[in-house]
Amino acid sequence: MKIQVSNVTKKYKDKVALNNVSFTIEGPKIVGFLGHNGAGKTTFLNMLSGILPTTNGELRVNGMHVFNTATVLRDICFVAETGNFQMEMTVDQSLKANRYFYPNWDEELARKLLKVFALPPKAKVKSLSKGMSSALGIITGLASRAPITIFDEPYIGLDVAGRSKFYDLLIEEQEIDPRLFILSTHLIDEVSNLFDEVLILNEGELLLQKDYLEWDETILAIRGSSEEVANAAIGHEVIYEQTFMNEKMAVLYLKNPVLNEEVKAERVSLQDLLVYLSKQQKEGYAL
Ligand SMILES: Nc1ncnc2c1ncn2[C@@H]1O[C@H](COP(=O)(O)OP(=O)(O)OP(=O)(O)O)[C@@H](O)[C@H]1O
Repeated sequence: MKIQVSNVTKKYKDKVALNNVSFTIEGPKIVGFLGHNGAGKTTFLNMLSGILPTTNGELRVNGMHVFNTATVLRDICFVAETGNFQMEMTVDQSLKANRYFYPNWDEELARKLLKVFALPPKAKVKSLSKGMSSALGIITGLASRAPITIFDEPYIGLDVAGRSKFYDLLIEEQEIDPRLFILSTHLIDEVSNLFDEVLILNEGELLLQKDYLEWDETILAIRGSSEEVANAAIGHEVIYEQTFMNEKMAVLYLKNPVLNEEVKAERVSLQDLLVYLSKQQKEGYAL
């Protein structure tokens, strides 16, 4: 599956939620779609799942426009943060209805997952707790077997054990039936080792798209005097930099494994990088 986003802008009246964003994602893989509150994640995911049109630009899946294209939309399952279920249905009815939407719907898997998450099949969707509702979303997404499966904050209300089940199931599913999973979440450090690729949005703009598998080897924070840091950074991409008292810190994307100067170097978590990048954008730097 290939998602091509070309110069996409989305406005809600005067509010620009996404500003001229372009990128390509090709799966199967697990993609972390990250950013602070209001970054534009849900807006983009709504456009990707055909719920909202773009204001400008093009959004294509396997070369076809997404909005109003039924053949494309059958390949995309979007599990929304708010839970896009029919509230009057029972859990059982809600799951069964999916077989009409998703050609690869796996009823057997849905039944198995109902037991894993201990969801009562006869309960009305509107009576579910937040955690149970999240579990229903997770079951729907996994059993859809849709080639593009999107989870927007899938585990609000789920406890640690429930979230851990979800991560295990995601890995298991990716082995059995590889697809393009897109995961938008604020619980970054907990889930980051599942990602193959990471995209970071901030205030409607794409700040970073990187292969996460090589993160530990390629993203590094270095510290030292301005001169030492500037020397060490030669030949690499400087993602972020700040000076505090006499010490300079720079986050580098290494273009090769060699630093030009002996400096203190440490690993940068995805969570920390997200904070650095959005701070930098506010201060008006460009990557
Ligand atoms: N229906 C709407 N009408 C007007 N503005 C909106 C609407 N939906 C979203 N916005 C605005 O667009 C921007 C992006 O919102 P969006 O919900 O896409 O962000 P998000 O990254 O998903 O945030 P969060 O992590 O808080 O869910 C925000 O400034 C938000 O206030």
